[in-house]
Amino acid sequence: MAQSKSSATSTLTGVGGRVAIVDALRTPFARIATHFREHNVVDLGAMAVAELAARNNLSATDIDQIIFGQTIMASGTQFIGREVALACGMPDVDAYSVTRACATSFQTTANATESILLGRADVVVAGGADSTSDAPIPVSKKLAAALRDANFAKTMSQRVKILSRLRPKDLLPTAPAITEFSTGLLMGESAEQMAKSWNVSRAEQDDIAHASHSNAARAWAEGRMDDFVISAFLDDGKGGTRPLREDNLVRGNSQREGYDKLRPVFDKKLGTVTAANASPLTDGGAAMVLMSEERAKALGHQPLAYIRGYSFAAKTPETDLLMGPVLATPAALEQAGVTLKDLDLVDMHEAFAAQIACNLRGLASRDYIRKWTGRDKAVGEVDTSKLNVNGGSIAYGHPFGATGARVIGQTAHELKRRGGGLALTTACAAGGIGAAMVIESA
Ligand SMILES: CC(=O)SCCNC(=O)CCNC(=O)[C@H](O)C(C)(C)COP(=O)(O)OP(=O)(O)OC[C@H]1O[C@@H](n2cnc3c(N)ncnc32)[C@H](O)[C@@H]1OP(=O)(O)O
Repeated sequence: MAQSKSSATSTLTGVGGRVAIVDALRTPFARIATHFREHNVVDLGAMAVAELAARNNLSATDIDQIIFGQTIMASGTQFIGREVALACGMPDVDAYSVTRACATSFQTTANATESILLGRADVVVAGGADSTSDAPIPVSKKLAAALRDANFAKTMSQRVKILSRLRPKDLLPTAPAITEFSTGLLMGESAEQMAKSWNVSRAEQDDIAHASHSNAARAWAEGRMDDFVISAFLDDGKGGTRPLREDNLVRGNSQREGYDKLRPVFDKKLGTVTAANASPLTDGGAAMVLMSEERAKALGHQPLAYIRGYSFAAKTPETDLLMGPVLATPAALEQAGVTLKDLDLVDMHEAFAAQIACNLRGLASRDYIRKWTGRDKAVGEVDTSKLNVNGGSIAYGHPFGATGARVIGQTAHELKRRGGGLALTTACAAGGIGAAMVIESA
């Protein structure tokens, strides 16, 4: 493959040159309550960061900062950036946490990029993790209020009086749900609304999901995940550990007929979103090490890719919640000085197959781009042979905080494997947010 088709060189340069993605990796991704059921989010992040440091001969003194994110705030692990640094034995490394829903590790990567461009850091670890298995199980509002009041009660009789007001039904836990706070809608309900508004059929969604699994299975079979997915070490129950090497959500034997049999989940009567064409609940972590071009050269690293432009954008969440990639992409392409035609790869986070179909329609729609970005030109029709070539979140899963680093890192490895090229990576997120980042091969 030829080098990046655009003749323009990156405008995204700072005091140390461009920003290099020197390495990227992730843990295997596991379905909720399976391999990582005993691990919390810090474990998952630390697995990725510790291996990243070891693989790149980075000691704590080499790393200026760790920027990490999570979206599920499990008890006691809210400060994941710092907790990961400590868990990796790097108490002297400055660290902080960022959250931006499903675009969280797009943001940690952007923050790392900005620190490097400004010359405030030369080596930054960015990434994210989430454990859906360790999500807090909410209790009823009545139980929460009673426990709070009982905790602050002065006497035992006051405590007993408060707790005696509870009824058996108040004691039942509430199932955790992925709900948009401002609208009260489940993400899957928003995907249903989008499928209906943009006329996305069930068959189109199932084709996208089947392609995701087929591409992911092929990527694994061809060794394309070998440098990206690390082994995780799990308790073997005998006082030792056993290695976990592979994801457990990718369906190597994905059969298109199998998709037709599933019933819709979020609109049981008229819906089209099923367990097969939605991203599943997942545990995992991902991390990248970014360096200034000068520092990467000085340390003798051959980067995977360079960051060429990025953007974040937002829209009202009431309808079309997951259209963020359409809003963020134009500015990212502009900053990178390229157009859709220049791209060799497009990697778009698959929250739902319906969202992918709607995002592709939006990118091709001049009216939609004009309405939401004020620009007068559509981004264009994405060539689907360049889209998610190694599979996406429907197949791999979607540990929310890790997904951005998974998408960017997977694409950076693919550019390196191809020996050249230019790629758009993008994700939708809760709140009507979108992230887009253009990377070029090193
Ligand atoms: C910005 C954003 O990213 S927003 C997105 C945020 N994420 C979400 O909202 C998560 C959405 N996903 C979910 O909530 C869950 O995955 C659900 C509710 C859709 C499905 O959950 P579950 O019912 O637990 O899924 P599960 O994996 O058990 O699959 C259900 C069935 O479908 C089958 N199935 C799943 N995928 C496939 C497939 N590709 N082909 C054939 N069958 C399949 C399973 O085998 C299972 O069959 P069984 O009941 O006979 O065992």
